[in-house]
Amino acid sequence: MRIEHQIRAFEQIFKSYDGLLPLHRFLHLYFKQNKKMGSSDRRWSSRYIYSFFRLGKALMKEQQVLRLAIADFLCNTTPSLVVDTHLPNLADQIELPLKAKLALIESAFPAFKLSDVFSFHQNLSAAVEKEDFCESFFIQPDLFLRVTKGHLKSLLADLKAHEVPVKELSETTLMLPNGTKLENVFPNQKFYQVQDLSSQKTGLYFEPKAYDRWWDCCAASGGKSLLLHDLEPTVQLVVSDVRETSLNNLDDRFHEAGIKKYQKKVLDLLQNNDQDLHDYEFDGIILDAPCSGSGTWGRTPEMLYYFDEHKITMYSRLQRGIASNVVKYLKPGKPLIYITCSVFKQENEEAVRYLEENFPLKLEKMEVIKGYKDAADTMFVARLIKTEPA
Ligand SMILES: C[S@@+](CC[C@H](N)C(=O)[O-])C[C@H]1O[C@@H](n2cnc3c(N)ncnc32)[C@H](O)[C@@H]1O
Repeated sequence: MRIEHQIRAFEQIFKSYDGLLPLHRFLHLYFKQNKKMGSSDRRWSSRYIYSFFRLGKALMKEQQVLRLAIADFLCNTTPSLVVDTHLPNLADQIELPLKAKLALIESAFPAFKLSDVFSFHQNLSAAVEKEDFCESFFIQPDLFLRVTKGHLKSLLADLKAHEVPVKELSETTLMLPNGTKLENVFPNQKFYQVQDLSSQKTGLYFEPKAYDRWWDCCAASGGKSLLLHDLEPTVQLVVSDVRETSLNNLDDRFHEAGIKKYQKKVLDLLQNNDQDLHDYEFDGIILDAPCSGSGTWGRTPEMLYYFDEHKITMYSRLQRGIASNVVKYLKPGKPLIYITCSVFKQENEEAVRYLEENFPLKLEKMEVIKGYKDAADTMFVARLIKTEPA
């Protein structure tokens, strides 16, 4: 009986969900509207629906409940009724490492292809190792903190007091299990930012100089600006975004970080903004472009199922459009830092080629930051230098 109840709950959620809202927000609303679901129902439904989407488009011809059992087997190391019932021969092997479990599934289901998990693989940037990348979807990424210099010890002490298993990656980076309730551990202090490991690594490309003037042109709530400020606190910052609400969050985060002097502008960078910007010249521009987010789908696996491939071209146009309106405000000899959280070549290396071919920019270095090897997001970063006028 309990298994039927669990499957019914999963099927109801799957039927009601259309991929438009992020799954975590949808589930929050769904559970609010379905108050009769107890905490155990909510826990199992969340585990099942997340595991189900992590299977992407693999074994699409199999029955849904069998696909759910396979997904749950691959994503978890603790028993479940769906695996016990629908994969009875494999159930006692659920604790095995992922690679061993994948081999078991491949031999039990010859139609299983790992590459079907991420069905957009023909669009991948060349540097991405397809097999490792596809495997990474069965493991939920971790939570990363960027710690203000000098505060690591006190943060570690608080985490240990709350028995949070924490890994020290560097003197400014901590790795915690996903879902850690930070507000319980640190009720009063903010000597850290939640920032993915790969996003932290993009900072290695900034190389700001003292008293430089920089523009974070797609700043949202300011993740990259805060990183830039920590690297060089004397940098004079201009931040902009098309969404005013994001910039309001930026104000709060800057306030908490003690940053008082900065200029903020609401700008649509697909338009001509000369009226606002005609006398501006920057020593560095961060273009953290709107993108497919395909490097972050380990956190939002519903996208493996619902993403429409045509959108890659849409994002690519948006990125090129924005770039063409910002390069003119960069001083010659200075860097444009182009960043995406995408694994698609069209948004990454091909965007860089477009920038080099159409603007006075020369590529200095670029990299796919392979978060899929570190239980983190995968990102792309390029540093292009504006050439002197002929
Ligand atoms: C990847 S997010 C930026 C994340 C941010 N830099 C951070 O580190 O948290 C891309 C941002 O581009 C903004 N954006 C999208 N279209 C835009 C446009 N036409 N003009 C300006 N900003 C735009 C979005 O509102 C979004 O906040």
